[in-house]
Amino acid sequence: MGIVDKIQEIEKELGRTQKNKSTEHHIMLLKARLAKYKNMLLEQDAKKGGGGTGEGFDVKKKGQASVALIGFPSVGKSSLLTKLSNTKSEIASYAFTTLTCIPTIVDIKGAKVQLIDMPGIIEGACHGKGRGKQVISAARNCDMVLMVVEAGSAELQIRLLTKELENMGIRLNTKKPDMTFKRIKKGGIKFASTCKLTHLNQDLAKKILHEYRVFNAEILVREDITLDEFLDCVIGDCKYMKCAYCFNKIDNITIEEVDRLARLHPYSVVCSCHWDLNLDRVIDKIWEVLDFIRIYTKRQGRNPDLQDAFTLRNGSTIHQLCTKIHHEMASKMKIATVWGRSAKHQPQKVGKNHVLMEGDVVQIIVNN
Ligand SMILES: Nc1nc2c(ncn2[C@@H]2O[C@H](COP(=O)(O)OP(=O)(O)OP(=O)(O)O)[C@@H](O)[C@H]2O)c(=O)[nH]1
Ligand SMILES: [K+]
Ligand SMILES: [Mg+2]
Repeated sequence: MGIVDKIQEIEKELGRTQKNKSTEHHIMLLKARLAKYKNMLLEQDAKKGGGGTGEGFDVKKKGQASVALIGFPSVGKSSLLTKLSNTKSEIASYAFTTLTCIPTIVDIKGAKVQLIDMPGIIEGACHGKGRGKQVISAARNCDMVLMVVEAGSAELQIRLLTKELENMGIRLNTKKPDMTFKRIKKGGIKFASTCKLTHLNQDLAKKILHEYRVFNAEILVREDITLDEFLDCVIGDCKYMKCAYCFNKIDNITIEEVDRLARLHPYSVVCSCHWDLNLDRVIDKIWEVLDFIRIYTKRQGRNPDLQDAFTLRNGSTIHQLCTKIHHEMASKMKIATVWGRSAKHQPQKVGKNHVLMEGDVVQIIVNN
């Protein structure tokens, strides 16, 4: 029996098994086994070269961030890219019009952001259907996903696509579970937690790890993680990505439905490429989800340079700004002066660990 068959069999059994107190343990072990086989499948493909990038999928990263447009065929990914940028990506009513990755650069609030149009993916993509695997691998290299779905069947499409991405180790809009997992040479499984755990205990952790043939490891869990999160850490190959949901073709649905979809998720945005409706909001949403801040710099005795901003992730420090300016700047810096929202008084003298905020102006003073 092949790995795919085994996966299907376990999935079937999971579907058959009723969830209750007495089957809880069994379900958890089945899930552990399932994750193991899925991981084996990915490794197998990676060896064959099927999991990596392929012809037309090697996109050179450009700009400060990259956004992967992911969706089923003919939902309007290429239409959207064409509307949002100067790049023309082929548009047609038949599925699989786009067969390679089409990158373009758009200017968002002064930052260069790379949008990548991708071929449509279909159910079973993660098992190698269509070019789904290559598409998802290419998406993994991006900074965020823009999931494009048809407004008429939004929830179903989101559910199916999320599952395809999950099967390829991509976790959307969730943060990395707070636990450490370290393999050691001997000593057995050492399990500790800093809080009350309601899904996991030492005994269960041991059993799961034995499934993976891990007999010696140190585990420290710092939050009440679920079994799935535990497995993600053990497999260790998950990518945690932000995702915005774009509901296209709202010209096909009622205004009540539009209103409902717009509120479905904090990262939702509704639009219509045909009616040119709300397209600027799609750009705003990408910016919001990327969570960037713009920082301006100033030379001594001069006005700040408000034309050219440095784009950094929210929460970045002076140190990170320095490395953006010049590779030696961080080591040369003596002190920095900050004007703006992050400064306690105007201006404030700060060190490298000072956390910046949107719109700050910074002057770096270097050692001579
Ligand atoms: N009604 C309506 N149709 C749209 C809208 N946007 C795109 N379409 C149509 O949907 C069809 C598919 O558009 P594409 O942009 O090729 O879709 P795609 O997602 O890139 O498709 P693939 O590359 O095949 O995966 C075309 O006939 C478009 O004209 C929209 O807002 N409303
Ligand atoms: K199409
Ligand atoms: Mg297309």
